[in-house]
Amino acid sequence: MTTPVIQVGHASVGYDGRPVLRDVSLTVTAGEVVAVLGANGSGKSTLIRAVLGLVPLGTGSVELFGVPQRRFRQWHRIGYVPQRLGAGSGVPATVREVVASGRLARRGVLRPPGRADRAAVEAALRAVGLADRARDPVATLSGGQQQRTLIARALAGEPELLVLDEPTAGVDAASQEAFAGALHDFVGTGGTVLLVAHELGPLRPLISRAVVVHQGGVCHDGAVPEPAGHHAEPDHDHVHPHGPEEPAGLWSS
Ligand SMILES: Nc1ncnc2c1ncn2[C@@H]1O[C@H](COP(=O)(O)OP(=O)(O)OP(=O)(O)O)[C@@H](O)[C@H]1O
Repeated sequence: MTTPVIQVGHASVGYDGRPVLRDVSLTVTAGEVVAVLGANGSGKSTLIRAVLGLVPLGTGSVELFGVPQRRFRQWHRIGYVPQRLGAGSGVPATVREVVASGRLARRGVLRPPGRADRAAVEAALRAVGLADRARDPVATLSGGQQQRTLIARALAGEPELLVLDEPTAGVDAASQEAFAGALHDFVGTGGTVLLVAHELGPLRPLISRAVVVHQGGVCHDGAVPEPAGHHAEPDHDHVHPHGPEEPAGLWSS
């Protein structure tokens, strides 16, 4: 069996002594696109922050590419787009500069960018449909385009694993489609994705597995549940392929 890209074992995480995640286990293997779903405040962001070591584990373990997280050093293998980071707010940088900063972990700060760095930046800009905006200050872009800039920044590092926290939240339809296309290409080259989402929208066909977090635990790990509202549709036939635990409606805000 190949080594999992992410392996979380019986993890518990809390803030200021208040438990948020309890006994969470999760395995993500190479090439999977796993969506973490759940209601507001259920602990989705906390789960991916724990995977990345941004919040400490209370108990349990996390391994990345088969290496215990505390000994993991190859962070260039992972691209991370945090939730609602305003890429442009007050930052005079151009789109290309922000995307190019995604190469730093790979090339090191002291070495000037080479041909491979420039090619990776241009490829990432094209992947998210922003090649024609490369010279523009990020602050002049729409929220969706700013979010795409951050995704391009993560792609520019040529990661093997992309971790995205609500990449399409509040993002216009064109940007959602552009992002879905970029993700499709990334997965086509063997990439692995862990993303938090409320609404899957155009991402839905790309998702290979859904993990639903409810009250700090994983209550579903398998097929993507139908969106809330589906049950109300007149042609809904009440066949539940995911079994009685189907968490309908839990992941809709
Ligand atoms: N840095 C923090 N310090 C203290 N409490 C926090 C912190 N971050 C999150 N929390 C709390 O932990 C709980 C889970 O938050 P988390 O952001 O993981 O949920 P989420 O499922 O991602 O929610 P949302 O969909 O609203 O982003 C919430 O009650 C939140 O208020």
